Amino acid sequence: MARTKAPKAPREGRRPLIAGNWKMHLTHLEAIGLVQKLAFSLTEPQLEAAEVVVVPPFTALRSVQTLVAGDKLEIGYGAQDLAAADSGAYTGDVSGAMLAALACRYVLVGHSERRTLHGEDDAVVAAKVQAALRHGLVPILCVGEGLDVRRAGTHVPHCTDQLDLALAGLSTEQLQELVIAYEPVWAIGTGEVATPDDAQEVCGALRARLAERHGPELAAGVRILYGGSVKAGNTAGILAGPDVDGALVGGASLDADEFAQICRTAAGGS
Ligand SMILES: O=C[C@H](O)COP(=O)(O)O
Repeated sequence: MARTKAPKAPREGRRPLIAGNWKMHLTHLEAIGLVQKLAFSLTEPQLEAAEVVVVPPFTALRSVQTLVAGDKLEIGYGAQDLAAADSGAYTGDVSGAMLAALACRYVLVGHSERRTLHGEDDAVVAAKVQAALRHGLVPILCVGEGLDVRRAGTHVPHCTDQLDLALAGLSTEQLQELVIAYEPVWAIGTGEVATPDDAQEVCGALRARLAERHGPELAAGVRILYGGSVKAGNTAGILAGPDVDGALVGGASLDADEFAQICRTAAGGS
């Protein structure tokens, strides 16, 4: 792919989205510091051009909410997971209603670390997508292949199958705000980033599948992110793909300067 600069204008009206998944890092106090630094580093036009979202651990959500609301920050936030059930005897789980009460807009669903470390299969992921929608949360649905699947060359059907299974039974109406994250598992936390062509290949296939199932209008509006070792230095190349609308950033989102640079690049600056 020859283009290396991210486009200045959002493609087909899709505003780029950069989401920082902090995973199991940072106390609520450290979270406040990071969000403050981030807000200080980004200008208003940048925050308008690209949507910036942080995804802290549950324990920091209330602090982030208070800071964002109190200082009227143009930074969004979401949770890393939610329960499929709405309430009940589910020790350790957090419901969609609880996240909605914290004014979370987004929730990650089906992250590969949930799928592998917590045994979440496609049925659980589908139930969680439905739970998110029931509570007015926007699911960031994660799909992606492991190294074995990539080596076998079946990564595209693998990801489109994950998409189909996660969205089974949902109407086009329910999917208006859906966000998808393509995260090749072999690129997560490894420093091994997919090439821009790799990212575009799968993101394009996911959009084509959405168009097949839910029509071109819905497909054209859904934002599809790439995740896996995204850093300031590789963001422009990754975002050059016409179907790559942003990034789900893990490790690099813990460093305010690095994450701010990723956001600036997505906003079309340098
Ligand atoms: O949710 C984020 C992804 O798992 C990517 O993580 P990473 O940027 O540390 O590779």
